[in-house]
Amino acid sequence: MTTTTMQADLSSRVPSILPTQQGQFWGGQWHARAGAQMLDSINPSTGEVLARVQLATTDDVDAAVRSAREAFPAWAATPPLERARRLREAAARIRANAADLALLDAADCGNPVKAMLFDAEIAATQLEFFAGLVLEIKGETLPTANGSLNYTRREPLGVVARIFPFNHPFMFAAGKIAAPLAAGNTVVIKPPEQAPLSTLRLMELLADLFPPGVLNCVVGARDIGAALVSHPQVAAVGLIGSVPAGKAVLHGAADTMKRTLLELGGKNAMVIYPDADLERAVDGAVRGMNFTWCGQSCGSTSRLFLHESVHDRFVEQMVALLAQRHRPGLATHMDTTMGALINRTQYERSLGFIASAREEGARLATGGAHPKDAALAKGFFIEPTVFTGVTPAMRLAREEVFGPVLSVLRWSGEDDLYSAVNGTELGLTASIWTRDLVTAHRAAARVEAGYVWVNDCSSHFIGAPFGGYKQSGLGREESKDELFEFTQVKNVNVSLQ
Ligand SMILES: NC(=O)C1=CN([C@@H]2O[C@H](COP(=O)(O)OP(=O)(O)OC[C@H]3O[C@@H](n4cnc5c(N)ncnc54)[C@H](O)[C@@H]3O)[C@@H](O)[C@H]2O)C=CC1
Ligand SMILES: O=Cc1ccc(S(=O)(=O)O)cc1
Repeated sequence: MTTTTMQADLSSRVPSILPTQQGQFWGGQWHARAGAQMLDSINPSTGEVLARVQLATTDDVDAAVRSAREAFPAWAATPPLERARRLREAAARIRANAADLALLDAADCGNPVKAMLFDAEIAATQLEFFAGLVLEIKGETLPTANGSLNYTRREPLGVVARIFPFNHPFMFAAGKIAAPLAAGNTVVIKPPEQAPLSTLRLMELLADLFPPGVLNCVVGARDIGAALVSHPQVAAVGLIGSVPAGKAVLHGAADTMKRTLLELGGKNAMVIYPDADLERAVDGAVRGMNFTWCGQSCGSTSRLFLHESVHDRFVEQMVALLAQRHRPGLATHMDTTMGALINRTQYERSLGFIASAREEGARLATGGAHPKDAALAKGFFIEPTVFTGVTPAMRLAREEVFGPVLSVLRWSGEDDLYSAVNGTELGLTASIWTRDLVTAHRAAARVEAGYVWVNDCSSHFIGAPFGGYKQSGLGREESKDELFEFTQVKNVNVSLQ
């Protein structure tokens, strides 16, 4: 290894930034169990065990929920601006530790360290955003026939469970506590079993910031998630995850009639019209796939619909840009622009999609295999992959890969285009590229998706409601809507006679 690469690869620093606490966090304390079942957290870039953490039991879930329930009345009664102050302090602590948190996530989830710096910043911004909204948790007065005073109050729900996936572990851990806590709920979070370390570090950083029981964490897989969902003292569940997990949460929440907020998968379309600014659109097609995190993003525009008049030129330019911009590398290396898939299962799943696309007659334009670089041999790497000649009936066009595989579909008429674009049960994001304003608004109205970009892609805008149509989810996040998801409305009528 040369001196330059040694300096740029930060892997030697990782052991010094691992969380030091073991066990679950509730009631303001760590609870380690002798003989607890352990979870190996694997570094996706190397396939090696990075750390071993204790798995929660259902008794831990029960204890964490009970402590959250006990802490609820006092937290709900805490003055809103005091709740906001603590959320802002959480944001400040995150910013002060951003570089280490980004490196920890890179080592644990395989996304490039440089990109993960944005995740820490986004989480801090979300905490500040919801801190700024606490005085918006207000009601209205209504006119009545008899002149009584009729008003509404927005009250917190109680204990909120937040369950999230591995693609942005820290951003979700820190960002998704903000809305429920701001609204006066207490929270139990469950990090992804594939990458739990940055959440444990977050708990260490915030352990003394909230009163005991306000913020709690249990580590485990879907059984622990399911135990949270069915717990009678959990009032609401916010899940970010797959469609099957969303359905399981709906079933599990039914018995106790819990509020659910579901941010699920996507098989999102990008549509290129013949009049699009091709250079910008090519850049957009590459960005929209989020190759940086191997396409592992619910918002990835993984179905690219190219008008036949621009198809060949577009593909040629996009493949060239992709080769220039994204080459898989160690996630802990500062120069890396594309990391590793989270684990062997997801790696093999993506390779399975690549094999089925070939079998179904799609043409491989680039990628399709593990990179040849010997330093990457043991990691879960796949080259950025593009298939052309994909048709709506192919498995690759229908199912979410959650991997670095882009499908290119050719279109000529708008009616057929939108029946293909909307011919899926998912509807999270969509991206439209045209210079014509009328076309742009017509297309935005026609796509069945909850978050639409025109001449843009990928970006999230704090304050703008993010969420899915159809089976991509229920409810909206990253906005006032997310705050209100964790409140309930009470109407009060005061007789003035
Ligand atoms: N809409 C959005 O904002 C986002 C959605 N996702 C979706 O997440 C998925 C990728 O993550 P995966 O790990 O494959 O998802 P997953 O659904 O298997 O797991 C996500 C989380 O849910 C938990 N979980 C799984 N089954 C559960 C159950 N029955 N009850 C309670 N908890 C359960 C897991 O332990 C994990 O913490 C993709 O489908 C992706 O589109 C990812 C990022 C953002
Ligand atoms: O800004 C919030 C944000 C950014 C990215 C994603 S994902 O990559 O689509 O999961 C989610 C939220």
